[in-house]
Amino acid sequence: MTLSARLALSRGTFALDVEFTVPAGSVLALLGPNGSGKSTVLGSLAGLLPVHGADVTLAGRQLVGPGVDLPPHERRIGLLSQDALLFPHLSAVDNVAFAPRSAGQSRARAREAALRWLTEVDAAEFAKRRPGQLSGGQQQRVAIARALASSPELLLLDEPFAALDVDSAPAIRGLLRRVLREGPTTVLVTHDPLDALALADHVAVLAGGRIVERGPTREVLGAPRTAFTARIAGLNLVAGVATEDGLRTASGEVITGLPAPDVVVGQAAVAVFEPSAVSVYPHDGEHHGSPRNTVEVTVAGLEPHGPVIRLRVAGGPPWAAGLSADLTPAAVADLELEPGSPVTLSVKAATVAVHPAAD
Ligand SMILES: Nc1ncnc2c1ncn2[C@@H]1O[C@H](COP(=O)(O)OP(=O)(O)OP(=O)(O)O)[C@@H](O)[C@H]1O
Repeated sequence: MTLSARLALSRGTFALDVEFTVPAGSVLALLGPNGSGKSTVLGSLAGLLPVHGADVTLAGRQLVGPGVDLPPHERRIGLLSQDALLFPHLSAVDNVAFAPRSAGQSRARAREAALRWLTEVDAAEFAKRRPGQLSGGQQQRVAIARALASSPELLLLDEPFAALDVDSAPAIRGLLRRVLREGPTTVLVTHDPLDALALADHVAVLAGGRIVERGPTREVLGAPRTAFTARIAGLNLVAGVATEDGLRTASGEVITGLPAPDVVVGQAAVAVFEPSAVSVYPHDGEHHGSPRNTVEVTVAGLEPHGPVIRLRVAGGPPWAAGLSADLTPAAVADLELEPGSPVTLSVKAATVAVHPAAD
């Protein structure tokens, strides 16, 4: 079910011109600033926007090309947006059964398939409720089941967690991660680097209608090459293998943190923390108290970063390369920091989020 797309179109003064391939069964995250064209890409793939000079093939079928422009319902594409957009007058199970019914399945078989999908997304208990009787998170589960019940060859996810509260978003993210493992080829639009890290094999960063960075998710977000990616990724990220309470890096150091519920011990994981969560001490300084990760490094550089000074490190073990810490100008003065100063970095375990890395 490989997706191969070349899209060109204009919307007023905005021009989109992109080309990308999403290998069968994998997830591509589209990142980019507001107005960079992410939704336009999804709309073009779904057949909701006219495109010119475009060529889109999905699983070898031409969706758009010379003389071809399949209507949306013939593209075998599922779309999930930030709002669940369920039919308000239908129960959860009837919402999910709608797609198989439309595809010509009998009422009984469509209902059976719908119940299977509702079970898959842990929503079977809501089967008989209407959307108005469900929370936002529960509605989104039903919407995921509905999108998958249509057996799409391509799934388009448009900010699927944006409308959810902070309590339900991680559970839905975990759920999507699970269903996408065996799921269809997927294009995900998100503003959140954690979504990309948790779900996407590859990312493409859009700016002004063009792809400016692309590659495996961790490579792109771990080593940003544009200001946008550096800002959205504005995070320290250490890759390794999940342990009970954090992860172990390739060179054997242990990073202690707070594993997300879907982290599996022994599998690839990333520890993510803000530069502002990193405290800086002289080598012989005191840094006791709550559980912390500490590492001895050397100051590579100090540069203004908004109201704070961003310290970048050199030296230390391999995983510490490129870490950054934000300090107040007063702290930089008090510690007499300058390039070459030896320092100890300390990161409270409670500020380190450990997430599964994309498979
Ligand atoms: N109906 C329209 N007519 C003309 N221009 C449009 C229309 N819709 C969007 N645009 C323009 O197309 C460009 C890309 O918009 P798009 O919604 O794809 O960006 P986006 O990356 O999804 O942004 P956001 O993150 O804010 O959702 C923008 O410059 C926008 O102004």
